[in-house]
Amino acid sequence: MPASRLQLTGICKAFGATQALAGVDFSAAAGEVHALVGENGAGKSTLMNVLSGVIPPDTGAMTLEGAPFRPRSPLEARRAGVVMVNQELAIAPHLTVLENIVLGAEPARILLRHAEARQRATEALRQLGRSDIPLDAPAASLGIAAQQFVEIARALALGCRVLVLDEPTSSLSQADIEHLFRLVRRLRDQGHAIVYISHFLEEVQALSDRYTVLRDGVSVATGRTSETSTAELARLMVGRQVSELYTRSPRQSGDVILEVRELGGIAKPVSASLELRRGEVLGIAGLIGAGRSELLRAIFGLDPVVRGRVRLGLAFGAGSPTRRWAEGAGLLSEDRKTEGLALDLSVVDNFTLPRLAPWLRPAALARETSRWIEQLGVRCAGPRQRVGDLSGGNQQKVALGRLLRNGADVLLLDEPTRGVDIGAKQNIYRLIDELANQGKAVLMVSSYLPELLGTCDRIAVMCRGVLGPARPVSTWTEHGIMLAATGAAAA
Ligand SMILES: Nc1ncnc2c1ncn2[C@@H]1O[C@H](COP(=O)(O)OP(=O)(O)OP(=O)(O)O)[C@@H](O)[C@H]1O
Repeated sequence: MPASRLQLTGICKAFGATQALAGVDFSAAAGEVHALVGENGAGKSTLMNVLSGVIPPDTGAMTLEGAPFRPRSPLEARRAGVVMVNQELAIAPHLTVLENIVLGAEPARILLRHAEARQRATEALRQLGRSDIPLDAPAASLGIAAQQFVEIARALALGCRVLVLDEPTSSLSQADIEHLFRLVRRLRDQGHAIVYISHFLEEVQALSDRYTVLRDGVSVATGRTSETSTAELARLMVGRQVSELYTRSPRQSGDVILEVRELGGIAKPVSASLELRRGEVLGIAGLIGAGRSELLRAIFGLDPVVRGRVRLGLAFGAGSPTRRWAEGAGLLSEDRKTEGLALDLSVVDNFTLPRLAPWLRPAALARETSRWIEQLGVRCAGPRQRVGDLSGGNQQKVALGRLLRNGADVLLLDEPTRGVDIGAKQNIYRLIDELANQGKAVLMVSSYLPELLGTCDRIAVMCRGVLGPARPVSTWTEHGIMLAATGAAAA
């Protein structure tokens, strides 16, 4: 084992009464990809925030290449060579690629005037194997994957020695994921220490050399990935054996409750037709940008419908979200931060506000919310905790719980398990199955094919805004879905 480039020992951090980190030991060596895994709320983001200077630890020690490392700000951490690339990218959209790459280099404004800036940026992109990204293009004109590369290029231009990637694949297409993996391996081979956070244990297996598992703010296990199975990793994270992940009971579907005919939006969808029956889970697969979210949004009345028609229950015609709620439909948005949740309000308020029953006392609402918290495994201090203070995955569980609590008959779920840990995924799949068995209908968009194949009764694939026919799940394979999604095969 090479000597540690980065060493964290006994790190503790509390937020009020919440002990987010209760003694974490972690190390990353030069030339390795070290995966950090754990359930939602286990403390991964908090640990990385400590490492990257966003928050100070309460106790514990950090060293970088043997020297004490105590960054007081992200800038200080970056200058020392520790750079974090988050899910929400920190790209300045109005600046050019070049400006973004040298941003933060000291002194940036002077550097920008020099040919040296171009040289540094060109070299960083070359190191990534992405010399095709034009230096003078505005960052906003690039796709998500290219923006992510620009952010990594910035890290390299800054002389990064430890690169932290937090759930980097959550918004990437399969092709971009493969490209990113190649890049991460390349950086590893160049001697960088890479910390890789992911809920996708398959990714952890494919990419990492070592792993550390956090549970309840404590590092409970570390080891070589090649010597540890995915099932064992899941057991270490959750603290129990995670048996069958997916649930799909045999069931009979009932009447058509949602009918969509040749639906078209402003840009997407181009054309989508489907029938969704009671007691059925219908999955929509497709590449990122294919128009899947836009389809759900158009059905729910969040985006304008330009062509075609929607029938929900007995009601025809375009609807506003308020009307759709009244008709018994609910949408779990892909973007829970801007559309899903009121981050400043408590868990109980988020659960109960959309359909407040004035006759219920606050104590009764809190009790009901506590039951949901338990059922979905939301890790929080209690119903009164502010939702904005929950970890990302736990926020997702609250958004889903709110939809379920409000008794929707037709559930439109956009990436329902994004950012959710494996134990909670299992609970969500069981809930979806129960809902279908109760006669509810679920239309589910997901980029995670095993989940679609494991939970849906039928799957339809969207390609460039056009939805293909829904076919029984038994007739699909991952490969077949990918072919249909890329337009390489007629669905
Ligand atoms: N600013 C904050 N105020 C209060 N509590 C917080 C704050 N930030 C994090 N926490 C709490 O600390 C704990 C650890 O959260 P953290 O975000 O580190 O988890 P995580 O492992 O990154 O989870 P996820 O997989 O969902 O992203 C959680 O219980 C969370 O509610």
